[in-house]
Amino acid sequence: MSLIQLGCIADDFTGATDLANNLVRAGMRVVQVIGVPEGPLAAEVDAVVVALKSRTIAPQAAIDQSLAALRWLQAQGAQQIYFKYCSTFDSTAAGNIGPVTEALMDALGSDFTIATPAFPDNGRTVFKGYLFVGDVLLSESGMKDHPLTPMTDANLVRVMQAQTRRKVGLIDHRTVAQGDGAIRERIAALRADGVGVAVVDAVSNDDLVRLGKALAGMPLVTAGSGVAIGLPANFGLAPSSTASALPPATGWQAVVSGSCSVATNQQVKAFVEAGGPAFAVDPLRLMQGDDVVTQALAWAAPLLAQGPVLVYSTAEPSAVKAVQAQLGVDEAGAMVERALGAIARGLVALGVRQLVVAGGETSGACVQALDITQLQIGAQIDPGVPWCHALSGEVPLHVALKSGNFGSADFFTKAFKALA
Ligand SMILES: Nc1ncnc2c1ncn2[C@@H]1O[C@H](COP(=O)(O)OP(=O)(O)OP(=O)(O)O)[C@@H](O)[C@H]1O
Ligand SMILES: O=C(O)[C@@H](O)C(=O)CO
Repeated sequence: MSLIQLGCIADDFTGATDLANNLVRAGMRVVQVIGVPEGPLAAEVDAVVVALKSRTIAPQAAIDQSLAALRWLQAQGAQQIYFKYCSTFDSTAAGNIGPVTEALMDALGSDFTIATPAFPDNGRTVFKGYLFVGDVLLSESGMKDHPLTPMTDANLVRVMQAQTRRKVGLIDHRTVAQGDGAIRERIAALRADGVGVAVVDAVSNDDLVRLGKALAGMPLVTAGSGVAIGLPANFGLAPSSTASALPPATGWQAVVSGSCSVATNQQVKAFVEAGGPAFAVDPLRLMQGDDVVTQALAWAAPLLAQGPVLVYSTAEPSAVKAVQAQLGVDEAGAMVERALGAIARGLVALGVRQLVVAGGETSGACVQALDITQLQIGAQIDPGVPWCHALSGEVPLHVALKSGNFGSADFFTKAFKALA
């Protein structure tokens, strides 16, 4: 068994492929595993991303799963641990970013780590501790209406401080602009001041590369996927395209979308307006016990030979709120996820071999329903979204797990063109 350099724990499945994508592009050989594997890793790689579905579960469950992932990664020789959360810092009021960070620090015997969701390639920048999504503050972005993790405060020092007992500080843009030496000095000063977690400003990839250098040797890094662009160099690795080759794609094409984020709403709209065949899953019909899964599959079966089909529950915030008022937030989410997972499984049984899934929780449900345990990371379709190759049981499958707010408006057609 070869030893890995970087061991990563991602709190959702799309986030995991996003991170793996940035590591691959920066020169690391990466494998993404779904959940904590039972045995040692067979493949020879530089980094492993353990994909959990821990973003919105109870904090103690998220801690337990993350610690189990940590123990497994340590057993594979990981020299540095990377806790990946969302570039929009998605968390419930109770956590889980703070509690998991704290538990990982305790387990690693580490008294200091950083926190930054900055991902400039996707418009996520942190300035004076405030997170911007595109041109607006996080709290003014579509994230304020997220079905599970509405984000109403853009000040990450405040958000993080509310989730952890450790003192939270800031490494601001002036320090980051001065390079890794200045960042290290600031870290030393913050540590001396009793700060355990520092939010870090970053508004460009250059900032992230400077930050990456300063993080060499830090036992735990917590971040979105952006920081990953600067870490492989610390292990002597350089960007290469060879790490991303996948086997040729076969079979029919489909999209399953349970994301209600702004970008996904636009992508669904663009696909439908371009005449793409689309089936809407109505949560209220699911609640009434209608067999929507069978109906969706019966609808899709005769269409697959003609090109990609879309099955979606994606809806605007007002419609999502109306459903949640009737079902409760958790039950609405879980019920839709179960249905979309079963539809993904049914589509693969019908011969779909190229599957795009939109939404982190939705991807978790679909990947689990398809019994996928490991993903090989391929080329990027749009920033943060690569094609991946997996086995669903014995069936080889190309999957792209699209984070809710990632991808251009034509993503649902562009993705398949990229595989052709
Ligand atoms: N029409 C709907 N009404 C209520 N809830 C819905 C509806 N459609 C989907 N959901 C639920 O909303 C949640 C969407 O979360 P998901 O993580 O899949 O998407 P996202 O948040 O946009 O993606 P990401 O986490 O990658 O940013 C899921 O739990 C899903 O089941
Ligand atoms: O960081 C992001 O925005 C994504 O990888 C993600 O985690 C969405 O769920």
